[in-house]
Amino acid sequence: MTSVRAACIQPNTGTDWEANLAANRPRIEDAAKDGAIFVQTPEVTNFIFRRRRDTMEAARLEEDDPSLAAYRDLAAKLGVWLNIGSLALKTAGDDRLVNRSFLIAPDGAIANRYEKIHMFDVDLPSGESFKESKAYRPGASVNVVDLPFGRLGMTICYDMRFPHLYRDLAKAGADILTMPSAFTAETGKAHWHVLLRARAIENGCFVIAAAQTGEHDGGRQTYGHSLIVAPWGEVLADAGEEPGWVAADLDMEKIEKARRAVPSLSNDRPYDLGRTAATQAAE
Ligand SMILES: O=C(O)CNC(=O)[C@H](CS)NC(=O)CCC(=O)C(=O)O
Repeated sequence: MTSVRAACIQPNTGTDWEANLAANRPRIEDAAKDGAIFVQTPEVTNFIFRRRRDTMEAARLEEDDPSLAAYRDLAAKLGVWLNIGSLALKTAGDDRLVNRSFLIAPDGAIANRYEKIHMFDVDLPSGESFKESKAYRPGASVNVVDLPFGRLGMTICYDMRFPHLYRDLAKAGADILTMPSAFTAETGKAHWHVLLRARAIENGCFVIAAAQTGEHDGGRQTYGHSLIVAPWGEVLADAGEEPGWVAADLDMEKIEKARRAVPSLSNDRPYDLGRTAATQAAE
């Protein structure tokens, strides 16, 4: 049985990248001490500002981002796979930022990158509004990456509302789907657990979703509840609302078991949209 201990780091990220790093370092060290070999931080691990202008000012190019360099050193020191859920980064040739996720290998090398595809451009019932695409250039590609214990599909936050993305990753052989997030408290209450459990169940995959929690700069509230979900839908870990970390053992055989019990991935079929069966019969 291949069992993999995975952890989610749950911070209350502020505006100071150094303070954010200092808060996360002992959590990552403790998770590694606890046996985790895959550790994930949430979306925008480097800093969270309410005002777009401040985020744009603080962001650096990937090669100049001091927190990325520090997390690479930490991964190498601890010998863990470290998934930095995302960093807000400048990018050459565009005024906008990128919301980019990193997979750092146990030797500190960058093993994979992903840029958030779906932009959170919404006006919430509470009156709060987000226009992520004003600050960020959306990504346009996704991949799977092979780790010693399984195949990983990396996404970010709002992506979780687009189920076809995960179906594509599962068809490409993904075993583990990652959805590091900075979910709003309002939408989190209504949708967080059900969306993450649905993505796990419908694809027969583990879901790992580290989340931001608490009140951030300018009063923005995130939902917390970093979650690790098994392919049959059980919640293996839920970090609640306090900053901290959680871990769970992923028994990789559960993937095959869930897919054997309900083979919806392989029962998937093509169909015509817009023609009724009766219309087809008359043709
Ligand atoms: O703005 C930044 O600094 C980084 N980006 C985020 O925090 C993003 C866009 S505002 N948050 C989400 O996608 C929340 C999605 C969500 O809450 C939902 O789908 O309900």
